[in-house]
Amino acid sequence: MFRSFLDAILARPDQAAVLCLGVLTVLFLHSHKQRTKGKPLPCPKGIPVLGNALQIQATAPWVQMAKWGAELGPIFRLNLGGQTAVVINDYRVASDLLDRRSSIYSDRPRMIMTSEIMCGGYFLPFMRYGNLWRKFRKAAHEGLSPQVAESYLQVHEQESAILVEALAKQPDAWLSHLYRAVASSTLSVCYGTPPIQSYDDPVVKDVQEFIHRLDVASKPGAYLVEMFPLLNRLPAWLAGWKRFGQFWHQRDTVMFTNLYEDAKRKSRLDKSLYQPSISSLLFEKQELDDKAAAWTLGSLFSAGAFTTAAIHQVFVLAMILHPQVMCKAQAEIDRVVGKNRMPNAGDRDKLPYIRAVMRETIRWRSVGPLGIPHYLIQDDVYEGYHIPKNSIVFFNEWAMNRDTKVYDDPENFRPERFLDETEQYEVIPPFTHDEGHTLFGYGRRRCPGAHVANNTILLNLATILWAFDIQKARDANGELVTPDPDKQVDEGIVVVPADFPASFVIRDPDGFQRALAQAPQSDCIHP
Ligand code: HEM
Repeated sequence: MFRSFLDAILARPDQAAVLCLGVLTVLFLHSHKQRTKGKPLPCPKGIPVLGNALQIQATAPWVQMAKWGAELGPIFRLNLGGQTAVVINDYRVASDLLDRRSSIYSDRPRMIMTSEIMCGGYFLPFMRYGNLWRKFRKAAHEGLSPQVAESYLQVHEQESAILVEALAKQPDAWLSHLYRAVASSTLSVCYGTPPIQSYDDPVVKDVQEFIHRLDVASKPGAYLVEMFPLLNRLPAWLAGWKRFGQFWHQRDTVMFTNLYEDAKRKSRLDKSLYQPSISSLLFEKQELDDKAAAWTLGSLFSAGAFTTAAIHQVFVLAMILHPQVMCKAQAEIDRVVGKNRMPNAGDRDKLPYIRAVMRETIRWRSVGPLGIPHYLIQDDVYEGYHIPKNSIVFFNEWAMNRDTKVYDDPENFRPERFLDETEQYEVIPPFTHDEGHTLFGYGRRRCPGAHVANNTILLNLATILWAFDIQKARDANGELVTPDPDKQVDEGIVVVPADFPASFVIRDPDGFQRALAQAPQSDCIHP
């Protein structure tokens, strides 16, 4: 029978082609129906046309999204004047969609002013999902993989030693010392540079201003062109905002190119200056042209330095407010490391309580409460709900970190929640990438710098606790100042605690001097 069917097809190929086309159309329509069937996600009641657009609070929208989630469920939608935004408040749902269905959830929403004009489409965190992103991402991954991250440990150890020395000399300037240390080690990882001397280093200032410009420009409503993309067709001479964006794109390209060329020149001139870094890998591989290489490194440095530093700031806040946790952490360090040397990378596995303090710091006050939004490129159905193509997808890290199904008493700072009863073994909630949080995001867009960030943070936290008691500082009247943990400054994607004073008191001056004498040396001069 099969034979006669085949003969019939061979005899009339035109009819066979029509038949195949028909079958394919039916299959396509069926799969499309499968993907689009399902009920709409729940949505808070809005107003006609604008939907929920005017209901989104300008400050801390993640808190309001958590409240909506409590009424509507772990995943719901918002109508932002016709644009669908999906909000996920639950680790499991986020992982189901953003990790497991990463092939369709890994785009970014279009950002005309920031991504396309100010960055010329070259800023990796805002890039659309496609070939250019794949090239940049590959380079980032090669320079930041868990194995390669181990080759930067010496840089982190050296920076931790410089940090505590600076804190001992100028404890009042603790915040700029923290930011200097993190900026410096991120610069070394990216460009192979020696430690920078102060947080006022011109390179750091330029990159900080670049990030600030992006933050301001990406605030909702900052540029009408985001709502009315047709405006992008205006010539630059008629659109001041376009000239502004193009001007900064050129300036920032020059800035990132100079950094890249400088690293290239130095490593060629003097091999003794060579340090493992992402730039050295890029020179070796030659897979990216100079502009792409310069922007890849610039993207990595700007995405990594300030986020990592923000976590250190939360840590200082947590230690001031929870001295009993600090004492317990110091007892572990004294047991494992002793008084006469500083902690080093080899101690990481022997410090379960310090690792729990780090996780709890990240969970307790999320520095990236809404992460960077993803964008769905295909209709999807999840647990009976239809999620339309072209939805912007937010994961609400702030809400997930406070989910009472996962964490009891979430407002409390309690590192023990990440340990078993012996306090030797880790207990990590499911769907959190073995981290106990999902601060580094999801799927194919997950932060490529997570391993480097974890190493930097763990070594700095352990070294600071080894060296100092962190305490409340006194104000001008001699009164102890208790910082408010709920006062925060929203800097766009990153949220940091509002400024507060802190006091760093050396625990053991003799041991400190002995350890400093053995620490990896640098000729860094402190501010
Ligand atoms: C504690 C510090 C850090 C935090 C909280 C953080 C957080 C994030 C988050 C939430 C994302 C978006 C993930 C997603 O869309 O699902 C991201 C992306 C990214 N991060 Fe990090 N990050 C940190 C450190 C670093 C470091 C040290 C580097 C590099 C040296 C880095 C480079 C990047 C880059 C290039 C992206 C864009 C990836 C892409 O869009 O494909 N980050 N990061």
